[in-house]
Amino acid sequence: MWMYFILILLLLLTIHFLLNYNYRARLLRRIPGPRGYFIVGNALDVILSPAELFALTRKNATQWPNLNRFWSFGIGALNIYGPDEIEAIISSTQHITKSPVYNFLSDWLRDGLLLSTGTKWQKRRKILTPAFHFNTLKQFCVILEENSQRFTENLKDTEGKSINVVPAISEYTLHSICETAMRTQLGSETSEAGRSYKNAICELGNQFVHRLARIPPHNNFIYNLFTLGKQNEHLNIVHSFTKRVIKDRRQYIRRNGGNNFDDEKDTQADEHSIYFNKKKTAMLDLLLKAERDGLIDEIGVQEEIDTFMFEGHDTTATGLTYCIMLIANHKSIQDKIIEELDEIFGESTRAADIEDLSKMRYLERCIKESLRLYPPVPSMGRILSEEINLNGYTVPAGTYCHIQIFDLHRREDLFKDPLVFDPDRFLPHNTEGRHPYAYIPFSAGPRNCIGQKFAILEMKSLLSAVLRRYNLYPITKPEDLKFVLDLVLRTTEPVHVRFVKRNKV
Ligand code: HEM
Repeated sequence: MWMYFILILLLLLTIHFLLNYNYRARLLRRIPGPRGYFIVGNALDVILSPAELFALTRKNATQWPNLNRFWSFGIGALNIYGPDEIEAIISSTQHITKSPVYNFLSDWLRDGLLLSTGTKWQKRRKILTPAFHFNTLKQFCVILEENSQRFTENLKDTEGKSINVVPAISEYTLHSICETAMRTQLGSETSEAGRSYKNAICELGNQFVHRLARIPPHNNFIYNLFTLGKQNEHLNIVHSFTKRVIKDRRQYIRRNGGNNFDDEKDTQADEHSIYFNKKKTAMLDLLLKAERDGLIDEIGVQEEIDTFMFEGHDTTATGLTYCIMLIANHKSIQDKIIEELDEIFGESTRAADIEDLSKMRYLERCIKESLRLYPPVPSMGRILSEEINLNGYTVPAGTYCHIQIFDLHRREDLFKDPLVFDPDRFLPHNTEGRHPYAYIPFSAGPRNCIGQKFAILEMKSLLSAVLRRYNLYPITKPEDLKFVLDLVLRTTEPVHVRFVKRNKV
């Protein structure tokens, strides 16, 4: 009996020693962080609800300066919120591989721009960069304005009442990215496929959140068993839709002589096709041209369209939600935005064009300040490809580095009175001397957000369309918000605002 006990004890001690005293573990344990336990290290610390996990990450960021460490079963992870430490990682072309947290998305987005790495990522980035050049954005602006006008039309039905802005805004951004990336209208009377696609995207998003917060369904195979293949069902809908859109477009180009990527004759496209073109399509055509030139294959085209549909809608919807909530809660700031809009448009009700949007300097500062306080992507992850030195500590290769944008943006030493919503922080003279990595809502360095100009344009388009017609009144207050751990910054409760028609319109 005693013999067994001693043997088991020896076995446990050996496991503990092997897991927690190897070269990597010794290096990582020098970095400050929560105390680890016998064998399991910090594993028990994270068995929490998504809201508790979010709160714990914030608490740890106030306890240890610049970075803290998590260690468990051979996995080393750092939470990093010091601007120098962040710069060392994201400005480098070495550490461009994403952390394994992103693997939940791999069945859907595969090797699209967000998840790919190495030369594949470099090639794709080169192909897609022109999709966000000024002339392309100018075309997108027309589509965004049409959608923004539709959004304000729909507000009529709920005028004066408290509404949860999250679903309405998500619908707006999903339609906008779909119409700009694929020139495909979702949910129109003729497009049953479009409606199913939209629902499947929402379901995949929900499932992602579900998996992120729970340990057992992390493995794709096990998760599918648990959910009786529900995820695969949604993936099939999404992939068949994007496949069909691409096929239709390819056929259209072939019918028109094989070289009509940017041809304005698109107006004659078959209206019964799910690829319903009125104007040229920059992003998809760009990819098909690259395919013709042998730079990307058929699967690659689809991976990118799937990636842009995902990255391009939830992020901007989140940014818009908090910005609307903040503007509703700050009457004097709202009045200043309206003054700027009145100066640009006077009594006119015409749609804004790209020049109008570029004149909205104060609105842009409000958006930037809102993205500081509520960064839609609150954290992002890399895996170190080689050993580096951070804050005087040697960090071994293979460590997951989670850049905590949320904590960085709320550092008192970088932003005085960090919880105050003050758009003037972004006046040129107030940004002088600020650390270049103090403000990174769109990340920075080689893997920064490719869609950031599009995002700002979209946010300006919707906010200006709304504020030209409505005054916003607060229901949800900043202090009511309780966040959860997720890919984008979500709250436990809906975000409510009241829209009341302005007298002049
Ligand atoms: C307010 C809105 C947005 C915010 C805050 C945002 C933020 C970010 C951040 C922080 C990253 C880096 C992620 C990481 O390294 O893991 C990123 C990457 C990316 N974003 Fe955005 N994004 C926004 C809108 C958009 C839009 C509208 C698009 C597409 C039209 C887009 C497409 C992408 C893509 C494809 C990447 C991956 C880039 C690469 O790795 O080369 N994003 N975004």
